[in-house]
Amino acid sequence: MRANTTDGLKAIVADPAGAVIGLDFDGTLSPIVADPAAARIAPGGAEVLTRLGGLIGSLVIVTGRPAAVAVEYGSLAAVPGLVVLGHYGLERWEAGALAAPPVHPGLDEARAGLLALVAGLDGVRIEDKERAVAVHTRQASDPWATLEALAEPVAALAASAGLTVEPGKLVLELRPPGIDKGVALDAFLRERAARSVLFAGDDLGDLPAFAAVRGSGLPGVTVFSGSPEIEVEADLVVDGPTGVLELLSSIADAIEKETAG
Ligand SMILES: O=P(O)(O)OC[C@H]1O[C@H](O[C@H]2O[C@H](CO)[C@@H](O)[C@H](O)[C@H]2O)[C@H](O)[C@@H](O)[C@@H]1O
Repeated sequence: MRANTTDGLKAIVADPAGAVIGLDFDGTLSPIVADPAAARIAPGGAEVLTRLGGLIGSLVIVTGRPAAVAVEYGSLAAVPGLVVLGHYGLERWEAGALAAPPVHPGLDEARAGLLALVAGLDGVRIEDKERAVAVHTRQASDPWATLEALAEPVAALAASAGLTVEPGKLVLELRPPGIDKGVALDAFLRERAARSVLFAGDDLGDLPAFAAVRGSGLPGVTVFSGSPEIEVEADLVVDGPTGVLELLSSIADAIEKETAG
């Protein structure tokens, strides 16, 4: 284990009240599945987060999903103290209340343009998230070639609509600019006056959050929820959502042991 991993985990366990644990949703808490609407938290996930939420200062999910969707698919409504930052930080869900800015004016153009682009493309799916719109190629006969073929026209559409392209696992998303998971996590660390941080993610959209952990100056750990689809540099690599939940359980065990001892 790298030195900063050990230091970060030790700091979380020694001072759980000052800890922020940040988690991505898809691919980190929820296994990747073909249909985005069928994604659900891995078995036992809500229980692990409920336990951890009662032990640490701040538990936050930072996701590309709408916050309410992550709460629903994760069965997370009762997790103590949980904050969910949806749409890469545009939205904030906390204690059942959602705060969100108005919908970006470019979304209508993006939605119509994407529908026209993918008309007739077999297996290509549009996910309309109200504040963003995504095109998925996972169910196409050649998912990677289809993704590559869409990259340029999707970038042109985003530029015309005043949106940014967020690439991910067999997905291109058009969303409002000016925020990412790094900006969102950095602001959250400041808000909570964090004294340590861990962030776990699995995709390109999580890289700014990993950079925020490294740039925070805090004892911190980046965790890659590993999968064969992409490689991401992180302090710790675990085996997908099951590995993430095992890690979180082991942190909860260590905190309880420390508190009891
Ligand atoms: O920030 P996240 O919580 O990781 O969300 C990123 C995107 O995840 C979803 O797409 C991914 O998961 C799907 C379900 O497993 C999978 O079918 C797809 O191929 C993946 O890219 C979600 O559908 C997007 O809206 C999120 O932005």
